[in-house]
Amino acid sequence: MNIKVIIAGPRGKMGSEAVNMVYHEANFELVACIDRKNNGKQVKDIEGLPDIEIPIFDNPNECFQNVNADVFVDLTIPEIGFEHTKLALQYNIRPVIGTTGFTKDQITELTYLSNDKQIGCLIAPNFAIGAVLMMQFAQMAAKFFPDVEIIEKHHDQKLDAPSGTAIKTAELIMDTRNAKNQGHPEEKETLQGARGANIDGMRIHSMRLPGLVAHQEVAFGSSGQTLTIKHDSYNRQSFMEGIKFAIEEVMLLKGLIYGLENILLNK
Ligand SMILES: NC(=O)C1=CN([C@@H]2O[C@H](COP(=O)(O)OP(=O)(O)OC[C@H]3O[C@@H](n4cnc5c(N)ncnc54)[C@H](OP(=O)(O)O)[C@@H]3O)[C@@H](O)[C@H]2O)C=CC1
Ligand SMILES: O=C(O)C1=N[C@H](C(=O)O)C[C@H](O)C1
Repeated sequence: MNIKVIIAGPRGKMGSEAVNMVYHEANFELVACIDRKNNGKQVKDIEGLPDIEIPIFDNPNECFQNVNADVFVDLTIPEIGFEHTKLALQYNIRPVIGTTGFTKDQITELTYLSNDKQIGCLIAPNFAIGAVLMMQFAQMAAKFFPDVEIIEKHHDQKLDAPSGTAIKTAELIMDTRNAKNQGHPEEKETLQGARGANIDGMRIHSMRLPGLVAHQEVAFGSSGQTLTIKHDSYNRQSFMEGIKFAIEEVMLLKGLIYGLENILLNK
């Protein structure tokens, strides 16, 4: 049986890649898109998307009400993605969320909604399998190297900083090591922000440059040695295998999962 999928953000860098992936996957069926600019048009009317007669809605409520779907994929912005996710759950459509920038409170609210309804929901700050492994390796390393700095580098069109991946990496490390104020106890920033963002004593540095896609280094230091764990996404194809996996797996879930590692590593 085909998994019927709705995608929000089909003109975006990630959304357009996801539309093409879902269209070409034998077990998936693209049934609608949500796009604020092309209400009433079809997917084939958007440049770069497959030549298919699939409806586009600007109103998510109308879309979820009129289209029979199993899974909803969001690749937009956090403010909109959060509302979409809540609505999809209300319609018993399983969300797969790639959009980053949700707050802790928003994830808690969605967890409650999804668990209460026993509907699968998957929020993944990074769908690239290599990035998931990089985060796991960083978590392992933090047990032995509690001094750590995260350096994330992205294209200059990215809206959120730090990246969802950097925050998730820090959260995984926080599960392993005790809070630790790093650097000299009396260090002072003579230029505000020089030491990056502080999360539990860890530092996150965000770089934005044209030419980059999505890259992260997690650097550890201890006496006489450093260890660097690094992942690079050179294109958005790198995320598609993870989205495909997430669409299949969310069908089997009965609540919310935050992070692909929670299902990927048990396979
Ligand atoms: N989990 C993962 O593995 C990955 C996650 N991401 C995340 O996915 C999201 C999308 O990234 P990316 O594709 O690069 O971004 P883009 O800016 O290329 O695409 C965003 C899409 O969202 C739409 N959008 C923006 N604002 C609104 C709004 N107010 N209402 C409705 N639609 C809106 C845009 O439409 P419009 O042109 O009209 O503004 C566009 O189609 C980001 O949060 C990013 O961090 C990215 C890569 C990997
Ligand atoms: O906006 C992006 O491009 C990316 N966003 C995600 C994040 O915030 O971590 C995943 C990946 O880094 C690409």
